[in-house]
Amino acid sequence: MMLAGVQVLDKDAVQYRSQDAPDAPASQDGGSGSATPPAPPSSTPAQSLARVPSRGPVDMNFTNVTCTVKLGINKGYKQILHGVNGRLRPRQLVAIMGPSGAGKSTLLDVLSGYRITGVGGAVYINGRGRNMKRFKKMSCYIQQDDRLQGLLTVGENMALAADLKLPTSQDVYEKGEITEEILTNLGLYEHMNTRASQLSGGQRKRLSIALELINNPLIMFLDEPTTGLDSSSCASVVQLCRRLAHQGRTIVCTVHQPSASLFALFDHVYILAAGQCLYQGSTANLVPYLELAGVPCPIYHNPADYVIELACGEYGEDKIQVLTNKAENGKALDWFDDTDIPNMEALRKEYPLSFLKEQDGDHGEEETPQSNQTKVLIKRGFLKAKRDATMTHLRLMVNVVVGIMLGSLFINAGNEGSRVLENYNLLFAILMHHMMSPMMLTILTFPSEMSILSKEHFNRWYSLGSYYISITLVDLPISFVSCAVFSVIVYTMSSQPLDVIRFSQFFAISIYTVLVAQSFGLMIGAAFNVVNGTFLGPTLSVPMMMFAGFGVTLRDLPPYLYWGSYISYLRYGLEGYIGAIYGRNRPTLDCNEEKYCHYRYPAKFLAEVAMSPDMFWFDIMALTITVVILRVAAFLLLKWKLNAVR
Ligand SMILES: Nc1ncnc2c1ncn2[C@@H]1O[C@H](COP(=O)(O)OP(=O)(O)OP(=O)(O)O)[C@@H](O)[C@H]1O
Repeated sequence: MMLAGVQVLDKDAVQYRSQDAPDAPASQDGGSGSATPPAPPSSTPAQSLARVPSRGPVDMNFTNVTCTVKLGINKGYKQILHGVNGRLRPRQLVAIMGPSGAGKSTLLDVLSGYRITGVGGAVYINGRGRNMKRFKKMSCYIQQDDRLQGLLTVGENMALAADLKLPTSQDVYEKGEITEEILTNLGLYEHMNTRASQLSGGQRKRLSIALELINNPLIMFLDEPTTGLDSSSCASVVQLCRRLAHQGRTIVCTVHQPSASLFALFDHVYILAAGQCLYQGSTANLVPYLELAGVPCPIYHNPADYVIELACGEYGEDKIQVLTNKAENGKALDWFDDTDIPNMEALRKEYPLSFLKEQDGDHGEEETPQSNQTKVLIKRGFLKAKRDATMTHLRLMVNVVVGIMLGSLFINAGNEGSRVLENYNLLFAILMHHMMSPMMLTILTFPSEMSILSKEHFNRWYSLGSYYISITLVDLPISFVSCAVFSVIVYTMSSQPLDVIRFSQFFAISIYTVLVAQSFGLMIGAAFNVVNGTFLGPTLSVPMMMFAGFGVTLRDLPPYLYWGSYISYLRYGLEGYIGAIYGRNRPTLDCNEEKYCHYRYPAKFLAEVAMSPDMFWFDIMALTITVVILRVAAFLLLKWKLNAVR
C-alpha cells in the first residue's frame, strides 16, 4: 500500500521509504514529504495488554447524522454536521480529521453518545439501532482536556478507578494485577507514585487512557489525544491506541494535522470539511482516492497536510464539493481495506440477539452498587482533602487568622454593657465570615470538579447520587473542625459568656450558617462558571444581608419587604446568635469601661433590635429547612447541568 512518500508494508510494523530514493535510509521528518517513524520513546508501551476484550467486537454504522446548535435568543440555529454517514469497523484505529471548525469534535460527541441535543440521524451497532444504555457499557469517551484527580498519584487514581469500575467480587489482588498490567504496558508503572498533576502531557494522556482501560471497553473515543504533545509523545500515544485497536477494540480519535509518520499509524481516516465527509477509507487508499477524484496529492507532500488544505478550500471550494460527492458524504465504502464489508442483515446474523443478553447482564447503569460507589468516593474525597492546600489547609488557616483578628478587634466586648453595639457588629461580622468563606471557596473550586464529574459520570464510574452524598459527607468534618477552631478563638477572645449551653447554641448557628452558605455556593458552582459564579455569589448575598435585621431592624422593615426576612438565612443566623449571647435571661452586664452603659440590661437591647430571645429552635429549624432546600436544589441543578452540556 502506498502513501505519498510513505509505504505501509505491514499493519503492525510500519516502514517508510523516501519516494525519490527508494532504498535510501529514511529521513527524520515529522512533517511533510518523506517521513520516518519517530523513535519510540523509552516510555513507549512495549507490548500489548494481556487482557483483550472478552466480548465480541463492535461494528458501528451511522447514517444521515446531523447536529444543529442554537446560537442564542433570536440568533437562530447553526447546522454543524450535514447528514454525514460512516462505518467504523472493529480492530481499527480511526482518525477523524479536518480543518479547525469542521465538526470533528461534534461528530465524536455524537458518535460517543455524549451529545444528544439537536442530533439527528441514526447510529447502528452490529446491525441494530443503538441502545444507549448498552452502548455506554461497551464504550468510553476521553475528552481533550485531561480530567484527572491531580492530587492523587497515578497508583491511587488507578486503584480508586478499579474499585469503582471492576466488580466488587474481585479482590484487591485481582484488581491490583489488572492495574499493574495496564500501567506497565502504558509505560506508567515507574510513575506509580507521581501525582497526576505532576505528570507530563503525554503521561497524563496515557493515564486518561489507562483509567478507561480498567473495564476493558470495546470502543474508545478520544478527542485530540495528540494535541499539545511533542512528536515523540504523540507517537507514543498513537502507537498505544493502535495496539489497543488491533486487540479487538474500535478506537476513534480526532486529530488536527498529523505528520506523515503519525498519519500512517492510523488504519482508517474519516475526513470532514464544514460538516461534510470528504473521504472515508483506509489511510493507504487516500492518495489513490485523491488521484481518482482529480486532485492528486503532489509528490513529496504529506497527504494529511494536503487533504486538510483541500478541506480548507485552499485549492477552491469546488474541490470540496467534488470530494464530498465522490465520498457520497461518507456512504461510499469503496476505499476500505477489507473487501467484504457485511451489510446490516449479515451483521445481525453474525451478532444474534442472544449476544446482547450476555452484554446486558443484570447490573444497573454503573459497574458496582451505589453503596460501593459512595464508599470509594468518600475514601477518595478524604485522600484529596488531606492534600488539598486550598480546601483544607488554607481554609483552616483562614479560620484561625480571621478568628484571631476579630477576637483582637473586639477583645472583651462580650461582657461589657457599654460595648453591646460593638458586640452586635462582631456577631454580624462572624456571620459574614461564615457566609463568605465557604461560599466563595465552593464557587471557585467546584467548576473544575464539575469537569471531572462530567467525564466520570458519563463513563459510568458512579451515579450522581453517590457522588453527591460523598461530597456532602467528606466536607462535614472539615467544616466542623474549621468552624469549631474559629468559634473557640473568637468566643473566648471577645469574652462572650462562658456557658456551655450558650456556646453550643452559638456553635450550632455557626455550623448551620456554614452549611447553608456552602450549599448556596454549590448551587451557583453547579450552574455557573467561575467568572459568573464569583459575580453572582456575593451579589445574591446582598439581599440576604439587607433582610437579616442588621442596620435596619426587623421592626423597621417596610411591611411590603418583610417577606424578605423569612427567606434570609442570615436573619435566622443573627437572631440565633443574639438569642445565644443575650437571651436565656442573661444577667445584667458589667459596666466597667464607661460611667453609663445604655444596654446594661440585655432585655433592653433585645427590645431595641426587635429580636425575640427564645427563637433558637425556630432558627435551627429554619436553617435546617434552608440547607435541605438548597442541597436538593444544588443536586437538581447538577443533574440538569450534566445533561444540559450535552
Ligand atoms: N454549542 C455550540 N454553539 C455554537 N457553535 C458551536 C457549538 N458547538 C460547536 N459549534 C461550532 O461548530 C463548529 C464545529 O465545532 P467543532 O468543535 O466540532 O470543530 P472541530 O472540527 O473539532 O474544531 P477544532 O479542531 O478547532 O477543535 C465550530 O465552528 C464551532 O464554533
